[in-house]
Amino acid sequence: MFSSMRASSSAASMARRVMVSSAAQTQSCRMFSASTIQRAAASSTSSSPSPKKGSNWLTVTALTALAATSGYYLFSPVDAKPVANKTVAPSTPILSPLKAEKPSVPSIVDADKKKSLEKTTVIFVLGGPGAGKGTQCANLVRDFGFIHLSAGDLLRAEQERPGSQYGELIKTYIKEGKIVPMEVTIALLENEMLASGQDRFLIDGFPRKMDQALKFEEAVVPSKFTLYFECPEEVMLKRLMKRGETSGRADDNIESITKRFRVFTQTSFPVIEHYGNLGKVHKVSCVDAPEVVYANVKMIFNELFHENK
Ligand SMILES: Nc1ncnc2c1ncn2[C@@H]1O[C@H](COP(=O)(O)OP(=O)(O)OP(=O)(O)O)[C@@H](O)[C@H]1O
Ligand SMILES: O=c1ccn([C@@H]2O[C@H](COP(=O)(O)O)[C@@H](O)[C@H]2O)c(=O)[nH]1
Repeated sequence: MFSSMRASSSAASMARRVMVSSAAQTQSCRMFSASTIQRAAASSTSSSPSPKKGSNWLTVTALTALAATSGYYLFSPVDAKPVANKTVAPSTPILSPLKAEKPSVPSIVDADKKKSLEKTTVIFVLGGPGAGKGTQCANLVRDFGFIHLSAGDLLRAEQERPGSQYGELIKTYIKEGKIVPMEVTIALLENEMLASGQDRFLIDGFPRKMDQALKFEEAVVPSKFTLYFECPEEVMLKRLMKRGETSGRADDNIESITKRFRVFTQTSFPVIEHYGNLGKVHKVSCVDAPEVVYANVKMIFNELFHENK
């Protein structure tokens, strides 16, 4: 059960300042071995009930088998099409098989990717389900020119993309409130970042797990800071149930919400604590009306980016 007391007390100890990361971008070869994908699939399912032998499990198995036979994968930015500040699913498979002779030798594509993401600013926007992350991101897009990438939206779009080999897997994970294997999510995010040609991103609802945070920062780009929207569970529950009346989301119902709260407390909140310990978290209470919340968010961004369009 999500403990807002735990969230509050831990978060209270988080430093409120931002450390602008001067760490060199340690882009490494972006190829994932069969064992990496296998481990990811295993760890993603290990904290949850074993997947039933159905399309979900078959898809994980297929992904693993494909990795085993072709050796490595390179995340491909092909055909991802950003439309204004919205994201749409790439129209080609997100994991392209690549015959790599030696995984330790970065490809030309890796070098190009590294260069194009060199000056990129990434802000992780985290908080419990229904805290209001998407609502506040829309304000920041309008006022500060960020590109908003919601990991959940990208996964839902990929789920709907005709011919997606991950559609069924994503569907099951979302309904169960479980965390989709990070290879899929990171590929979707990276594709969108590269295809946008922009350099300022709000990454909403990701990373949801420590290994995702570490892998993204190593393979894509380090985050500048995390914007954490703190909200008590009962407030989030009310908002999600209300949203569920019209959202059409398969996880805006009491069963899925309960599971999502549990995953947030047990698995995702430690990511916020991790960045808090590094002094890289800005916490904003999300309890008040949206405009009041945004006034606080805006103050932070005005200070950090010295601009107010
Ligand atoms: N400060 C607020 N006060 C009241 N309602 C809000 C507030 N912020 C957002 N909402 C409403 O609560 C619901 C959830 O907001 P939103 O979709 O922005 O949350 P989220 O954190 O992005 O959710 P999720 O994690 O499920 O994607 C929406 O219906 C939104 O209109
Ligand atoms: O990085 C991510 C983001 C999301 N998911 C899955 O999607 C749902 C919905 O996410 P929202 O942020 O609420 O839109 C989430 O419960 C996960 O099942 C994910 O796996 N990884």
